[in-house]
Amino acid sequence: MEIIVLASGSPRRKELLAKTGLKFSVVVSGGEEKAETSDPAETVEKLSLDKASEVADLLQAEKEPQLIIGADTVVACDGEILGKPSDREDAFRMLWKLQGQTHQVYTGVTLLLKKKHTWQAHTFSEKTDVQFYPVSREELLAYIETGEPMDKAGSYGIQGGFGIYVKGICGDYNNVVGLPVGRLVYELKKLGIDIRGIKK
Ligand SMILES: Cc1cn([C@H]2C[C@H](O)[C@@H](COP(=O)(O)OP(=O)(O)OP(=O)(O)O)O2)c(=O)[nH]c1=O
Repeated sequence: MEIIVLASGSPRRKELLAKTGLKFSVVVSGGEEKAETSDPAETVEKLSLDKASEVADLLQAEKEPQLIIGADTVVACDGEILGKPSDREDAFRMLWKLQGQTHQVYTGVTLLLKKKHTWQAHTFSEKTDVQFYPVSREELLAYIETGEPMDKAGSYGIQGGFGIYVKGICGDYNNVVGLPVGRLVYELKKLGIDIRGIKK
């Protein structure tokens, strides 16, 4: 067990956190994702806290870790919060809504820091605007056929096959892919943690 644990099964988050050069272990929280709010920022912040806290409970007997990182991503469009699709029809419904429009991607992050044997939570969220060109029914169906939408918020991967329909983006690209690493490093700095001091 490393002193840093990423509480996420997302391969994208693992890749993005690895860019910092930090060494970390991955422990996945298996719990149900539920947030009783219609505000996307509040939603992802709460879910990121739930994921990090669940992993803290799982690892309570371990001396390490000292820092647990949880994250959650949703898409917000016209007042609706879009998570992962339940099936292909749901994926089509989401993509049909998103094509030709601008929507927001929110990722919430919780840093759980161990201070004198108790966990202190530091939670924040980041928003990125994404605009898509109009996309036809046939193009959407062909994309859904690839299976790529099924494990992604809003049913698309900007880093994958749906990237060809992006007209513009305002904000952090990494935030759309699932982890705003720039903000994460900045927030750690604000907490007095310089990643250069803990890389090895
Ligand atoms: C919008 C968008 C989302 N996504 C992904 C990021 C997240 O992995 C996923 C949203 O689901 P999440 O529930 O945030 O995360 P997860 O289930 O993949 O992993 P875990 O709960 O274990 O942390 O959608 C992309 O990869 N590309 C995109 O363009």
